[in-house]
Amino acid sequence: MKVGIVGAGMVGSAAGYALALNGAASRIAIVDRNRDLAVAQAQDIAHAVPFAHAATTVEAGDYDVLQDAGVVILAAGVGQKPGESRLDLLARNAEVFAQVIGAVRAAAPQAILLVATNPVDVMTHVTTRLSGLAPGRVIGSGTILDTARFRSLLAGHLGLAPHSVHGYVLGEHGDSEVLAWSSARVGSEPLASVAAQLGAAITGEVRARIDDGVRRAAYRIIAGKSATNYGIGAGLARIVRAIAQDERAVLSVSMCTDEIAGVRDVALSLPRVLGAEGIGATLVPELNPEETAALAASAGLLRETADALAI
Ligand SMILES: NC(=O)C1=CN([C@@H]2O[C@H](COP(=O)(O)OP(=O)(O)OC[C@H]3O[C@@H](n4cnc5c(N)ncnc54)[C@H](O)[C@@H]3O)[C@@H](O)[C@H]2O)C=CC1
Ligand SMILES: CC(=O)C(=O)O
Repeated sequence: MKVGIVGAGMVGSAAGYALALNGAASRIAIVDRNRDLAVAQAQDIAHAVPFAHAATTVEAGDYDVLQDAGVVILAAGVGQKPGESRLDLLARNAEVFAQVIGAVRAAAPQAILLVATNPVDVMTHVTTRLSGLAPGRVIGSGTILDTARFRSLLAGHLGLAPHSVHGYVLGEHGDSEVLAWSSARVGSEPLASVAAQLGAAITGEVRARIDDGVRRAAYRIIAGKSATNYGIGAGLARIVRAIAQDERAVLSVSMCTDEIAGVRDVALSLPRVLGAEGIGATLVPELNPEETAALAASAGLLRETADALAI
């Protein structure tokens, strides 16, 4: 499958690199308003291909280079500076998408759109409206990254591989996100039972440390290197693989949702089934009352933010 990337900065280039390594794309086409940057990133990524499993071709150009793409990743726009939240970026990035989405749709009308630009949930809502596509064909990377951070930190505490730790982060990809502790499992066993067997109890202190590690990760990494890119690049490549290989994989991603926790018409992350047609189904998780209230608050915040943009 051909994959387009609009926005050749830290996130777009990391996604292209991860795609070249995971082999999910047969062709990668990169567009940026800074054409020289797009060309340079395409060349650099192409030079990784001889070390990868598949002979992916990588090119750059104007929007017409996206023709025949099955998925277009949207990573154009500004990122957070130290002290800014993701929601602070909305007005600037909504303006960028007002320029980008029409051009992408004209060049690749059949493509599924995969949004990375922040605030990713509201930008997913904006993209759904601007594109006119069905909600399941506009996917926000949402909490795929936060879920990876959650699993990684829990696995570190337990001394296990993150692949064996199952648990989702729900709601906003941002400050109001909800770590679904009550449904977290290791293998097929409840988290608390495994933690007790391993002598690594999930105390209040451990829970608070992991919550902070997930919720504040972006702020810490941005303070150290001005951006985050490798985690999200790998997450975007994982989503593309699920689509390209029609996997029906369950991943926590964002999409416009009719109703959740009493909030109507809001884009946010839940575990969703991903395959060739985009998002095929949503799995509404069982949550405890505290988590349900937190999800309602997160959804309400995102709905209010979308209201402010009149979407
Ligand atoms: N969803 C997630 O989990 C994550 C999202 N992000 C978000 O991804 C976005 C991109 O971040 P970075 O790559 O670090 O930024 P960056 O500044 O490195 O790259 C952004 C690129 O967008 C391009 N661009 C801006 N306006 C454009 C337009 N109208 N048309 C075409 N290209 C345009 C710029 O030339 C630049 O190359 C930010 O909004 C950031 O917050 C970042 C990390 C994780
Ligand atoms: C920047 C961002 O959204 C993240 O790393 O989570």
